[in-house]
Amino acid sequence: MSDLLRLDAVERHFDLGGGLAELFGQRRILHAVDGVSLSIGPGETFGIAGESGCGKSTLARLICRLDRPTGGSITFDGQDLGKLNRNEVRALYREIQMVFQDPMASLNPRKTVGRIISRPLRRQLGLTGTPLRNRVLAAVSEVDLNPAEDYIQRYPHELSGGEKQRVVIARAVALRPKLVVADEPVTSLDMSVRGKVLALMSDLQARHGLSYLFITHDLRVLRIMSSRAAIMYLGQVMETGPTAELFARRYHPYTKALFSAEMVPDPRAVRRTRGRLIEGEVASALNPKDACRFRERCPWRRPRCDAETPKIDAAAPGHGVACHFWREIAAGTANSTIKETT
Ligand SMILES: Nc1ncnc2c1ncn2[C@@H]1O[C@H](COP(=O)(O)OP(=O)(O)OP(=O)(O)O)[C@@H](O)[C@H]1O
Repeated sequence: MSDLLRLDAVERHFDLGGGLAELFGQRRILHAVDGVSLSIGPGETFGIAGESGCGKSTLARLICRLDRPTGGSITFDGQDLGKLNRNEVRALYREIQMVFQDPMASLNPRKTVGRIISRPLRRQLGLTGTPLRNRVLAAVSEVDLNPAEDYIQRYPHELSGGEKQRVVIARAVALRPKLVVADEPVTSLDMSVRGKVLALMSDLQARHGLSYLFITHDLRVLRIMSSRAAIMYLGQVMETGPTAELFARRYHPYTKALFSAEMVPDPRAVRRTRGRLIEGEVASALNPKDACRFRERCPWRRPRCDAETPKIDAAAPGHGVACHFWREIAAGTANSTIKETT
């Protein structure tokens, strides 16, 4: 299967200036995304999970060309996104669409649902008149907002949270894109409607052969929605592979810690629990040294972890684990007493 989307060693470093450190000739560079490689095939859902601040949204913005990487390359359907001109970027939005966490922030409060959904169809496909109206009605009906004639006349404030997110999804899917980047698409919704919106997204995928890049901090959602996934920590992929295998094996110590905090119904409780389960302070992605990002919280820390960043090729198929100790285990050279704790 050829890749629809491919990221090779993608970086997004933010230059935060020097502050006081500039007096000593230092600048503060935040490595929000650092050497991320991954690939997504047609019709596939690839999940990305990790704690707040690990770089998930920055990665989403890079893929949607809302921001530019400071290193590496992103290829979509054979095109290098870094080399597109303005017209090509515009055309790209026929193929890549986004669904963000907060539907209210994505919808213009002064426009009706009909106008919101018709805009990209007009601008991108040049539809007008009856064909446009029919396409808008079909898009609204497809996300189960019926009767569609009624919904197209409503304003966002007249809709529930779940209905608003359905409108966002209808607008994204109406163009029949190849890839939808969904950044925490159900996080802001009531528990009672989350499952229905996720089911809708799965239906739309089956119907139209969409690929999803699905970003979530909720591991239950990750498990339901994605066939392959990557676990990120401080801008880097720690572990990647088929989602079922990630859940079953949890090789990386960070994956183990993160997953052991799962299945807590209240997401705020997940955060609290996680805070206790993963010992130590979250390190910083500010001017990081060449070393494992997780080392300060890792029960397996060894000298090599302080001297070299463990790397994986997350774009390669199969299971990848960015951990020096894991490599030793796989090679059969790990200290046996520590091995028993894995
Ligand atoms: N424009 C920016 N300028 C400076 N730093 C930024 C910028 N955008 C993001 N960052 C930083 O990059 C890091 C990653 O942020 P990002 O929003 O991608 O994380 P996230 O995993 O999506 O977190 P959350 O789940 O809370 O949204 C954070 O430390 C954030 O403060």
